[in-house]
Amino acid sequence: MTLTTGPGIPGTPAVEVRDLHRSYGEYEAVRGISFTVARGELFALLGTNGAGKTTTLEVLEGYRPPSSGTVRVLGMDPYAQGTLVRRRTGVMLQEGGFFKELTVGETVDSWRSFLSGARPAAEVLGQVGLTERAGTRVAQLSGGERRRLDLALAVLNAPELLFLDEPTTGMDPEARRITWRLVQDLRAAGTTVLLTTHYLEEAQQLADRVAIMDRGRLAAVGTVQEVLSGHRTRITFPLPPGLTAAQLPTVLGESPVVEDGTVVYTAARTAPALAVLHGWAASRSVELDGIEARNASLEDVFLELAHERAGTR
Ligand SMILES: Nc1ncnc2c1ncn2[C@@H]1O[C@H](COP(=O)(O)OP(=O)(O)OP(=O)(O)O)[C@@H](O)[C@H]1O
Repeated sequence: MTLTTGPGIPGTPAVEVRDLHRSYGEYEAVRGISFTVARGELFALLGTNGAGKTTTLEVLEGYRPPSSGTVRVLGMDPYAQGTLVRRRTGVMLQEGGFFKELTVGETVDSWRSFLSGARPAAEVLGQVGLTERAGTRVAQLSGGERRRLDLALAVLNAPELLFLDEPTTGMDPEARRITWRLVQDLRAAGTTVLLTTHYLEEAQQLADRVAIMDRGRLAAVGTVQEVLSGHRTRITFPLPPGLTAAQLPTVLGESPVVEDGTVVYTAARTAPALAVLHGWAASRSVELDGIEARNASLEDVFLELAHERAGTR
């Protein structure tokens, strides 16, 4: 019997991380993180510079053992069972080690020779939009094209689980779109994808769930919506002429802050807050010109983390 697994369906998760710690000498880069990635899920690991994302990925890829805690990849220990794990996973590192004198086609062919059951070179190059560059030397590729070659090599063995470390760094918007489409196609075909990125829009576009790392710990895990819930909408408008901050109303129990002539309310419930403000303005014949309500974004969550960090320095 074949067991089907996927998000929400019971089965061995593609990735399980339990209380992972990883140190470099005295310095603890990863400080006790836990999360799971379900089969078929696209999971994005986000974080500030030096948060520990690459270290976490390297432990999952079997390049480093945990200092403590456990990780399981497709139910296996990636450090102890590296060969078995690598057969079923694909890895796109931040810096691919290419022979720059080989052409794109020769590079793919040489990698194919190490793999049993590798996909045809033409198929993979077509998938990443590099067909036209097959005869070009790697040294002559742009940074974005090199990333796509990295990606081609990572999917050569038709992996069940794909690790992508900052897959679109250095790509122009067109190349980024090609990569997003490819990642979405792979996911639609059932591949589990764990990626790290600095582009919050990338996570928002692609990921079923995200985890935000900060200084070796997980600050949040969940769908983008879950991560943003609890972060309030910002309602702003220029302070109307002739009014002082003290004359502004409280809205659903919240007093405003006035920053550089802009009134800022943060609201848990947007529509009722706007209704209160408009009612107050109408009763006083005040015009709320330029009023804007903006939902919290992942960027706001990052700014809050940076703010907290500055406060704990
Ligand atoms: N080989 C190493 N030896 C010593 N310290 C290291 C090593 N690799 C990483 N670190 C340190 O561990 C911390 C986490 O690094 P890591 O590369 O995992 O972060 P990251 O979240 O991937 O960062 P970035 O977004 O900048 O790539 C950093 O402070 C880094 O300087």
